[in-house]
Amino acid sequence: MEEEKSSSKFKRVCVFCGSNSGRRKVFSDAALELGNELVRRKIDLVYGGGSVGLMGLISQTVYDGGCNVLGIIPKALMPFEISGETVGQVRTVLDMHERKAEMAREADAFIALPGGYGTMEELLEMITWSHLGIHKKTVGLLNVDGYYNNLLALFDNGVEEGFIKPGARHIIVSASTANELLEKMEDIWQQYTPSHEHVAPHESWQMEQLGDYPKQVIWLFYGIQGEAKAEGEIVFDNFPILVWIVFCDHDWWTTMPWVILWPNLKRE
Ligand SMILES: CC(C)=CCNc1ncnc2c1ncn2[C@@H]1O[C@H](COP(=O)(O)O)[C@@H](O)[C@H]1O
Repeated sequence: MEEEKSSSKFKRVCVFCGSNSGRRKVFSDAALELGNELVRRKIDLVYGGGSVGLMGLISQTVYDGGCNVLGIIPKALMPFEISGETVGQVRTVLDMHERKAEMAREADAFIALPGGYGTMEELLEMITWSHLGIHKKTVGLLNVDGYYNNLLALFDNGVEEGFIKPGARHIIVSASTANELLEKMEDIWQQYTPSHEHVAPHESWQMEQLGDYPKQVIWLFYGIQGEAKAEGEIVFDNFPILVWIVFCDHDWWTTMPWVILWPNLKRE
């Protein structure tokens, strides 16, 4: 059976939000509203896993609405008492850094709902990565009842004081309702092109993540993996291992620790 296509430009959005629900009902309402808006637009969800706080509300709403939910959770937060039960697919990762990298890889765009340090850190990192050209994905802020007014004012002050380039201030798209935010994000989708005069471009960051594999092989790997992903078919998860074996066959025993390690490093 053919999968129902998303009616949005985004297939999968990563939502960062509080592991608490906040004191006021307006925050839980906003999480439900965003969840319903994603369902209405047939957008799948990537989030931090678990069922605590706003994270639980949005994941349950998207899941109940029939869209896919992918929770990416570090091993240390896996115990039920910490994060509760996760709906949909769960991917375990080694640590918080790997979780963020996975979330960034899996999603076409990011949205932050109200939250605490964790949410703010995730939001700021995605803004920074956009600024540096590590990704080119839209970053949205759901400014529920002015929760983020002070943070936005701080960014404006950063521009005024010469620490943030005026162009970079536009990385972040904000609105007070889910519908308005998604409309805005779709309108400006990929319109913001970070200026790269002084930083390594997107492609260089991808290279760096893959270490010292010869360039042609990395491009081949990305080509194959990209296509496989786009078509929703097999992802060639073990390709780096094959590459490694091919290039080390004169010294094959050095591959053995990797062959043993790789299944443990796999995230699904
Ligand atoms: C030990 C503890 C407080 C556990 C609460 N349980 C949690 N389970 C899963 N992810 C979480 C948890 N706490 C924080 N996070 C991460 O930090 C973000 C929310 O943090 P915060 O509540 O805004 O700051 C989430 O997007 C998630 O990535």
